[in-house]
Amino acid sequence: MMKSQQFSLTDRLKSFRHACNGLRLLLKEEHNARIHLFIAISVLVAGYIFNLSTSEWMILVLAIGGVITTEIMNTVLENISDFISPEKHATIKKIKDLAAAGVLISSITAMVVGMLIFLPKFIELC
Ligand SMILES: Nc1ncnc2c1ncn2[C@@H]1O[C@H](COP(=O)(O)OP(=O)(O)OP(=O)(O)O)[C@@H](O)[C@H]1O
Repeated sequence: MMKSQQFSLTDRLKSFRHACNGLRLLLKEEHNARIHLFIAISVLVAGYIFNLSTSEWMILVLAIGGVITTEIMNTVLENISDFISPEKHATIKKIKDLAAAGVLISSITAMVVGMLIFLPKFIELC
């Protein structure tokens, strides 16, 4: 839809509300997203307990943001796919599998980042 070129704070707030609604839908409809959120919160608590450095926090937050973002993109593609082709189709399978691969890669990346940050600290505790 064509929009007016003028900056409008109300429109920006509306966009923000829509994005928040997207997050609400994600947590309501996607069980994997709930699991990822639970893991993210646990890791953030662990980061607080282990008193991470600023650079460790930066990498960790980027890794968590990456997982949540790919999870959202995966959900977007699943919804578009189901809308345009509710019946089985080889191309839809390819699209959904590729989107799921994106989540897998970002999750593995975050896991490796988490291990690199926390494993030495755990070993130090032992
Ligand atoms: N319309 C379709 N045509 C062909 N294959 C499909 C179709 N829908 C789903 N699939 C296959 O089933 C898999 C699971 O798809 P589905 O839409 O159920 O995702 P999901 O199980 O809800 O994924 P997640 O739980 O990870 O969000 C896809 O990755 C794809 O391989």
